[in-house]
Order: sequence, then C-alpha cells, then structure tokens
Amino acid sequence: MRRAERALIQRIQPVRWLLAATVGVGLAECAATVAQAAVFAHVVNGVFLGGAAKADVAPWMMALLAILTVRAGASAGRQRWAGTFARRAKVALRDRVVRHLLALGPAYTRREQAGELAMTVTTGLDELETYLAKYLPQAVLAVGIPLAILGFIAIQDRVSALVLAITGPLLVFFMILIGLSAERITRRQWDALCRMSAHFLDVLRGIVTLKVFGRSGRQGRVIAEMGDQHRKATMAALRVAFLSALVLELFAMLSTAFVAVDLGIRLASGRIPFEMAFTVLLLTPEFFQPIRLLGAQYHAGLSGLNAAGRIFEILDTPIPGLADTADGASAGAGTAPGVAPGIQAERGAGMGAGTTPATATSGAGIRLEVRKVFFRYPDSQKPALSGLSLTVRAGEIVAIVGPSGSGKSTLLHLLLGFLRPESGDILVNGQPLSRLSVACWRQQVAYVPQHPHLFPGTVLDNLRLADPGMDPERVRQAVAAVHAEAFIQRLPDGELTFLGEDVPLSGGQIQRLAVARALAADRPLLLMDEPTAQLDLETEHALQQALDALWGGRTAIVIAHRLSTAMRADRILVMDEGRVVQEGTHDALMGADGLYRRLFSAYRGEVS
Ligand SMILES: Nc1ncnc2c1ncn2[C@@H]1O[C@H](COP(=O)(O)OP(=O)(O)OP(=O)(O)O)[C@@H](O)[C@H]1O
Repeated sequence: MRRAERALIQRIQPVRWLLAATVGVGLAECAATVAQAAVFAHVVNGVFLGGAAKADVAPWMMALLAILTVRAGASAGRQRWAGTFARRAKVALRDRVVRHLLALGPAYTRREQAGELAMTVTTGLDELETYLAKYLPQAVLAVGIPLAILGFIAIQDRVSALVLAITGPLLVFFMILIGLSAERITRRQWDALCRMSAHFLDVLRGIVTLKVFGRSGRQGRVIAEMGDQHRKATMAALRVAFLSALVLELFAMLSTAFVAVDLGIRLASGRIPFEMAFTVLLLTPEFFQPIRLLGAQYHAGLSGLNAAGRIFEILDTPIPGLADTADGASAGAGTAPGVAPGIQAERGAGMGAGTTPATATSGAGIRLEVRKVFFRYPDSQKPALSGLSLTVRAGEIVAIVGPSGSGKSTLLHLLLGFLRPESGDILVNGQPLSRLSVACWRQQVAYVPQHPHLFPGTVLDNLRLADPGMDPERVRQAVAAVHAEAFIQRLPDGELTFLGEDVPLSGGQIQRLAVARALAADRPLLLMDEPTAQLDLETEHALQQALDALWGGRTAIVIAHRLSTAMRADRILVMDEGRVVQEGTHDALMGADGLYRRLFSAYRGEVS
C-alpha cells in the first residue's frame, strides 16, 4: 500500500465503516455468486444427466431465483454504499483542507500558486471521489473474492484450485508491473494539468502588464505548449490503460481456457463428475473478474490519488500563525453591533495546549505590547523582525513609518495572528495573544490591507462583511465618512449592484469601500496598511476627519507611506531593519536628526 493510500485510510476514519459495509456487501455478493454456480450446476446435472422431473428441480429453481435476487440486490447495495462512502469522504476532506488553507492564512497561500491550489481542492478531490468509490473497495474485494472462490474450488477440485493459485498471482504481478509505470505517467499528467491551470491564472491576473509589455502572445504560446504536454501525458496514460486492459483480459482468458481444457480432459476420462466440473468452470471467470475490474478502475483513480498526496501535504503543513479552527464558524457571528467587547478565550476554539480562558479586553479599549519579538520567514536568512518592541495605549492612534522591507506589514500579520513570533511576546491588555482564541481575537480587529479585496456579492454585502445583520444606519455613516455615497448611487443598482470578477470601480473607490467596511465593523482595534494611498487629497482629508470623529476611543495602528497620514497620528513609530528606531510626535521627530527626518525630506522632495 502506498504512502498516500495509508494516509488516506487514516484520514477518512469517520466514514471507514461505510467502506467496511461496501466490502461486506461485496463479499455477500461473492457468496451469492458461488451459491448460484453450485445450484445452477446441480440443476443442469439433474435435468440433463440425472433425468430429474420438473417437480424435483422446482425447489432448486426457486432457490436459484432467490440467489439471483440476493446477488442483484447486493450488487446495487455495494454500488450505493461505495458512492455514499466516496461522497462523504470527499466532502469531509474538502472541508478539512479548506479550513486548513484558511488557517494557514496569507503567509502560506501567497507562497503557493492559487491555480494549483484551486485545482487540487476542486478537480483533484472530484477525481479522488472516483478513486474512493471505484478503486478502494475493489482493491479489498480483489483480494477477498478470489480467495473465497479459491477456497470453495479447493474443496471441490484441488487440480483446478492449483491452476488458479498459480495464474491468479501472476495476473496480479502483471498488474503491479503495468501499474508502476501508469502511476508515473498519471503523476506527470496531473502535474502538467496543475501547472497549466496555475500558469493560466497567473497570466489572467497579469494580463494588463503582459499586454503593455507585448508579452501576451508569448504567454499564449507557453500555455499552448503546456496544453500539449498535458495532451501527451494523457495519451501516454491512455496507452498504458489500454495495454494493461489488453494484457489482463488476455491472461485471464488464457487461464480460464487452460482450466476449461483440463476439466474437459478429466471429464472425458471420467476422473471428475460433471456437476463438480461445471461448478468449477462457472466459477473460474468469477475468480479473475475482481482482479480485472481492479485493473480497469486503477487508472480512473490514480489522478485522485495524486491529488490526495498534495492534499495531505497541505494538511501536514504546520500553521504559521495562531491555530484557528473557528474562522468561519464564530468570526462575525455573535458580535452585537456597538457592544464594547471583552475577549473570552474559548477552550477548544483553535487554542493551543496550555491556553487559559482569559478576558483580555474590557470596554476601556485595547492596549498592545510587543516585547522583543523576533520573526524570520521560512527559507529566509535575514529576520524580518529582530527584537521589535513597542507599546500602543488604549485609544491611541499610532502611525508606523519606515523604509520598504523594514517589517511593517509583518508586524500587522503578527498582530492579526497570521504569523507567530519565533521568540518574544505580544500582549493584549496584558494577556499573551497566543493564549487567546484567535477567532475571538479577530472579532476585535478591523483590518484594511494595502490592496483591499472586494468579494463577489453586492456593494452592501461587502460593506456588511463583518456582520450581515449590521444596523443600516451604521453602514450609512461609514459610507458617508469616506464620501462614497455619490459613486455608489451612480452604480447601476446603487448599493445593491453586484460586484463580480469585473468590479466596475476605480482603485480609490475600492479603497474607500474597504475603509468604510472597517469603520462599519466597529471593532475596538483598527489596523490599516496605508488606507489613503489611492485617495485624492480632498477625500483623504475628509477620511482623516471621519476617522477622528468615528474612531474616538478606539486603538488604531496605521502603516503610513504618506507622511501626511503619519503627521495626524498621536504618535509615530519609525521602523528600520525589523525594529523601532525612533518614536515620538511629528514635531519631536523632525527636531531630531534621524531616519524620520530623512524620510520626510525625501517625501517632500518627491512631492514638490
Ligand atoms: N512571505 C515572505 N517570505 C519571505 N520573506 C518575506 C515575506 N514577506 C516579507 N518578507 C521579507 O520580510 C521583510 C519585511 O517585509 P515587510 O513586508 O514586513 O516589509 P514592509 O516594511 O511592510 O515593506 P513595504 O513598505 O514595502 O510594504 C522584507 O525583507 C521582506 O523581503
């Protein structure tokens, strides 16, 4: 059994009973097959050789009818159970892998190719369903049924049993030989498909850049080449599938013929009774049938098994941030609008060992303390944060400035729980962040990323993302604060306009909606990665005023690429090389000869 297969069986533990039931029904079907052969041979023997009367064979015919009914019922039941088993296992695995991907968060998904992940979770799992429904139960039955039939034949006729005991394993040996090369080829086929999907998605995302630089034609050719590689791999897989079917059929046929000839010779010389010979002859094809079927299903399920390998790779990836199992389940639900929250760390809601229930905040707001935090990205030599320490008081608006790569976004990702410090502590109102339920913690935070994302849904759905039942007045205030009413009204259906793949909004309008969404969420901590980067000066000014008015008493950390944003903060922290190198108000920092003044001078030089 392969590694992916072993892992698969372990991970589908809750639905393993359905697999056992499928196999059980399959074995019952086998018993009916044996009984059918024996009864049929008895009837033929009685009618044609024994001269039995109608009345003598009538009970046997009834028995035969009953056996046929049982066999047909068992066959239908086996397929039904197998389908149910595969569907439930697939749904459970998809649920787990999607949850795990969400828990892995941006630190993982940004590293991987989105197209490949999407392929694995959609097509890959569908292929796995085929493997689970058709191949896996058949793999067990291909051992159980031939052994059971062999045992029965051995009781009847040792010579035929010996022939089957030699040819059966030979058939399996051929199957394994062909299977090994099929596995290699199918893996190549699956990899080619994933590469093509991932590349296609990348090209679609970067279509504007590719067109501007005149490279879209070249990328079209690359996709065509990838398509051709996939076609070649598919043809090779099909060739192996046909070859293996041919070899298995031929070998099973020859073995059956061999048994038949031997039975015929012995029958002619009177060394075996007719009834026994006929029973063995009827059962011989049934002996090979499960192995032949296994060979036929093998190719159908291999792609699914390849996808399973990738799925387990994802499931085995440790979560880089705080453990989170309640992302969708609890986040957003249950936070009553406007209620000043206290963070109740919940046992079992994604908390690590040693977590304790803790009230981390009170209505007084959120105080944050970052103590000597070190963090290094995997595969990176240089730490992104090296001994970062800072404090943000409850209700304070702090701006973080610093050169590109100084660790500002990394800090926000640590505060959001997407990453975990290598060493050092992050305290929320004195409680270590690592000991709080991450789902509860995220209910306290509103976040505006550097490149906000609008989800498929109406404008209103996007504004009420934190709580679909949000008070309409709160949404209206948030929209007014970012001066977004006018452009929303101009949309075809106003706030009910559906935003699909092709969002009919400018970068600045998307940013305004993202800020409004954060304001409407009404959470005690606001994290923003330069919210005004794409706003015109008038809207930026209005937004700053709105923030002052609406955000009174809330804690906010704002990464400021524009120094005009920094100037309005209560305090400015200047980061460089993963730590805070200066802090103070704008005037105090301008008075000192340091990085802030240099950044400010460069900024003034840029804008003048
Ligand atoms: N996913 C990642 N994997 C490896 N290294 C990373 C990753 N993300 C960021 N880094 C590195 O960590 C350091 C800090 O990056 P970070 O994005 O936090 O900087 P920043 O101050 O936000 O930059 P910017 O202002 O350009 O957005 C940089 O050296 C960056 O190259």
